[in-house]
Amino acid sequence: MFEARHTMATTSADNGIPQSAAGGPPAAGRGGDGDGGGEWGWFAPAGGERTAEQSARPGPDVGSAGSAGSAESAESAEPAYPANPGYGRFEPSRDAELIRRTLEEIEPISQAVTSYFYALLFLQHPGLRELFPASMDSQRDRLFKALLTAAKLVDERRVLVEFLSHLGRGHRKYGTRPEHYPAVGECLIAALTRYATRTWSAETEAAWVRAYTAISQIMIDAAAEDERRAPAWWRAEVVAHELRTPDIAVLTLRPDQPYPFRAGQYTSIETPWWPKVWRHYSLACAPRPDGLLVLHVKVVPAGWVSTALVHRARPGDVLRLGAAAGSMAVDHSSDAGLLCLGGGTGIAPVKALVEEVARGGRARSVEVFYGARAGRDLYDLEAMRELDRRYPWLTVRPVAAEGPPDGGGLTGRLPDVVREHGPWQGYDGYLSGPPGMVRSGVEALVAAGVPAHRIRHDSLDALGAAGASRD
Ligand SMILES: NC(=O)C1=CN([C@@H]2O[C@H](COP(=O)(O)OP(=O)(O)OC[C@H]3O[C@@H](n4cnc5c(N)ncnc54)[C@H](O)[C@@H]3O)[C@@H](O)[C@H]2O)C=CC1
Repeated sequence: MFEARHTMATTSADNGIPQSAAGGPPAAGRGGDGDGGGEWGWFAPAGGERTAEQSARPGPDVGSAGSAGSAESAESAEPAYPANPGYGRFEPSRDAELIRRTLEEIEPISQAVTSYFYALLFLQHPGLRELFPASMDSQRDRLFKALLTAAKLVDERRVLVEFLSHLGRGHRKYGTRPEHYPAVGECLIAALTRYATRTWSAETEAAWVRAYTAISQIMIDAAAEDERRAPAWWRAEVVAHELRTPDIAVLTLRPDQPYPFRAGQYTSIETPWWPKVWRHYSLACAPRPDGLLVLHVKVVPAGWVSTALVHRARPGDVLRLGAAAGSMAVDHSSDAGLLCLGGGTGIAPVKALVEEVARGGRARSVEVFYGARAGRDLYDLEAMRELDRRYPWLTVRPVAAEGPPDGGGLTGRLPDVVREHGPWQGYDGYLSGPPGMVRSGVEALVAAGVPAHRIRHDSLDALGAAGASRD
């Protein structure tokens, strides 16, 4: 039914998924380590967003970093869907309608559909099981989310291609090969045939086959193109590990080969203790001459990877890194000041942005609001204050919800405090932190005069829907 081709397609140069700063669909930026927001794999073994339900029960934590789509996505040409000789060209509007009907029908029974899909996949293709982590807990729901996302986007070619290209590149670290896609497609169709009995028809099946063929081809092409210029993963040795609070550690890593990224992006990490379980973490530094990388990791309750990184990892341990992603990067085409909100460990990518501006040599005003619940939770405040003293263009304001931090600062919730210090016309907004903070922070910035299209953050979709935690 499905064939895997190896062709090159036009792909975006951006690693992130475009998603609007105002929280729209991946049309303007996404965030979410989420490995995704992170990554919403069709059959991605790990990483990716975690549902609220998953967050509430013991299981792997999910990094949140989806990179938010910024308005900076650099795609110029409209990529075309690949033609499929067997089923004709994908017909977005009609096919989208049929696909949406199927999705509506299976939404209430998505758990059953997902379970059936995986049972069939591993029964018919046992060799694929080894691509997945031992526990499939974190995998549940992710397929359905990916389906929903792709289905919602079938009429938006540019966004869909960008989303899927990112997904295809991200799947390289899982060991996904082109020949795996037809197996997944066949089991997907089999699961839909079984459960979407009310809406299923020959026409609907043909629409799904066309859609899946197009989707998988875009992912395969993006992976093939990426393979020519980057490894599927990097090994990185922990060279320093500093416990800053009982549940937050700062790790310094040395990759085994140059690791390309931009300040504000995130990486995905697999530890030796939880094979095939990948989580997203924002990088807390700009690219450095010595090639070292810095991460800030906070333990997520019952989070496997975050607990291992904070309480188990030691210098000498070797982690695996996926490619950097995310588009919460400094917009160098703008002369505007940077207004940065970093909540909790969300200060990590903000610090990276400050370092990049410092190295850029072009003085731009940078205003950082660094928030936490209590002053003692501002684990990186001394370092941020040191940057404030060094750079005249930088102002760092510590903010604690429960009372002013030691050494001076502001009291309140981060978005409220920032709004009170406005107006902020003439600034670009950069936000990083818990989904609720990002959401109300965007509202506060817009109310304080920052145009919505000048605001960047990781995907609200991913951060919110997934209850994502980057840590
Ligand atoms: N790129 C990104 O967006 C990144 C996001 N994160 C996320 O940041 C979070 C950090 O967690 P913690 O350190 O425990 O932060 P936290 O829960 O201590 O909150 C940090 C700040 O956000 C504010 N805040 C929290 N919830 C809010 C809400 N609903 N509305 C308005 N303000 C709110 C708090 O007042 C505080 O100032 C994690 O969820 C992590 O996944 C971490 C790194 C990067």
